[in-house]
Amino acid sequence: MNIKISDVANLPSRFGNFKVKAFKEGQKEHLVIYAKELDEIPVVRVHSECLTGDAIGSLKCDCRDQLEYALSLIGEKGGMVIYLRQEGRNIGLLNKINAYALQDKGLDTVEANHQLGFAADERTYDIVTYILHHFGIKKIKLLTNNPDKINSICDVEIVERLPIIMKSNKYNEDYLDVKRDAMGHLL
Ligand SMILES: Nc1nc2c(ncn2[C@@H]2O[C@H](COP(=O)(O)OP(=O)(O)OP(=O)(O)O)[C@@H](O)[C@H]2O)c(=O)[nH]1
Ligand SMILES: [Zn+2]
Repeated sequence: MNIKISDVANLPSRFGNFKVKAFKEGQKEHLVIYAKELDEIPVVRVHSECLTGDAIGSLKCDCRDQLEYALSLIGEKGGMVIYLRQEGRNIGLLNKINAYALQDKGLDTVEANHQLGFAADERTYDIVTYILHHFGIKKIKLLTNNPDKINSICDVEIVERLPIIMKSNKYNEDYLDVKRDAMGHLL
């Protein structure tokens, strides 16, 4: 892996005073946000980019609520958010919007991905191991409902899984049902 790593910078935010470090993997620039004192077994949230949710406040998913929950938690109690630039479960923004257009016609999230020629989830997590090793972290408490994330993060011991379940709304109910029923999320 050819990874470029930035210096550490301070990032005061509405969720707390953090440190940030960027990791450039090919064209993808990931951001690691962490509280100043990291525990030996820190709480870690691996968040996948969702421009429509994270920045625009889309109600079609639970991404922004999860991101804000995770940042508030690490702001209060310490830990790390690894913000991965894997937009749309790594099919990219343009394809995700095409998937949304198919969802407007009645397909669910998984069916829409398949119709576009993608797997339901195209993400990989090798960079997570790289980042955690970079910080000397060997054990984590992982904030997730996604068993695929638990199984895909290698060479780091996940001593505990912490759920991250957000209140649903009328626009994301079906999306959350599909995550549970078709993708095996622990919801
Ligand atoms: N292709 C596609 N991606 C989506 C859709 N809705 C949200 N996403 C992307 O899904 C990613 C978030 O992944 P999720 O599967 O919702 O949740 P997760 O982060 O894997 O699981 P948790 O750790 O439990 O939150 C982000 O990259 C979103 O952009 C959709 O309808 N289609
Ligand atoms: Zn989202």
